[in-house]
Amino acid sequence: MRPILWDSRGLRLLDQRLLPWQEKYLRLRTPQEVKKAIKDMVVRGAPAIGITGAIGLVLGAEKIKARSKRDFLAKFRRIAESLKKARPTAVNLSWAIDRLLNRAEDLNVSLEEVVEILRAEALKIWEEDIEANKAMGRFGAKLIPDNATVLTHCNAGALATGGYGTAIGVIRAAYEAGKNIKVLADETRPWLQGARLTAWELKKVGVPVEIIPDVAAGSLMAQGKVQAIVVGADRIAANGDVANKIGTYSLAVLSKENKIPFYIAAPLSTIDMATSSGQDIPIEWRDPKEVLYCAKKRIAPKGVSALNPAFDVTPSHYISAIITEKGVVQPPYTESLKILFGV
Ligand SMILES: CSC[C@H]1O[C@H](OP(=O)(O)O)[C@H](O)[C@@H]1O
Repeated sequence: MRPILWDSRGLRLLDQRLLPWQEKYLRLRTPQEVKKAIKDMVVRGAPAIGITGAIGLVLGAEKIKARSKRDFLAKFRRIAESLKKARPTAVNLSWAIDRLLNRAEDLNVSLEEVVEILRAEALKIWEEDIEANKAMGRFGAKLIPDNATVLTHCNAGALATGGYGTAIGVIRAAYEAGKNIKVLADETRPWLQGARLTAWELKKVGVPVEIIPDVAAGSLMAQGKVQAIVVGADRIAANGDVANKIGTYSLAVLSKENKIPFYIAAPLSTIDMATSSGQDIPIEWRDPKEVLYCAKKRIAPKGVSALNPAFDVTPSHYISAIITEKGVVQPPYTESLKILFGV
């Protein structure tokens, strides 16, 4: 399951809007096409859009005609700032783009060399993400009890990352370690990442999975049918508050009520120490049509609109632990994240 392909044939993205019905790759040639693909959720998931944004920036750098390094950097920065605007909540997009911006600015090399170095940096971001996913899997799998039913929300799998998964990476690692687990996947209205993407991924790797309506999660927890919850993240603030797919906050409150451990799995590239708390995380509001239509059919009466916040914020006191590639981070998060980042 590779959401992103980048080779001599250029950049191709698995069009996640068509899954599970059709596996089709779209070819993209310019940063403008990449920005639109991220905004339209051809590719989605915090690390995956960070990696794709970085590649889009390299595609732009390859086409810059510059009279000098200064001229190159001015044009490069404009492309970078435009790409950052594709989607506001996942910090990985700006993190990856800033990493290439910083790399370009600290280089005293020829223009030909700088593009090659940026290409290598984008690949490094991608490779690091896959390694981080697998490390998170190793650490997180230890938290999943044998014979557990694990609930997850949205899709934080190979399709949302460099190619293995954060929350789904923990689930895969627990399964591959021989634990007899099964998964309940929230369908995750309105975009249905759980029903369409998580179920598709877990079926492919053989992990037993059942889809549930988002609204069924609470009563299943109350009936003792869930032993752990693991979800991804789009941005983690310095105090441990977490922005993730809409519906995560409700799950977190219900997990506390039912005394079920609630884990976040996310790489360090999703932790934003410059954002002090969840109230400062920008939340993306998407087109109400995503709520009003399902499978291209209008499900609501004409003249009735909808609200479509794509993310919500879970306060850190609902979070049992944050699983990262450097280990499992325990509360109090303000202190433990400072230690993790050495600040
Ligand atoms: C591993 S990050 C996955 C994260 O991104 C998803 O949002 P979207 O599908 O809108 O990009 C969701 O919040 C997942 O937890």
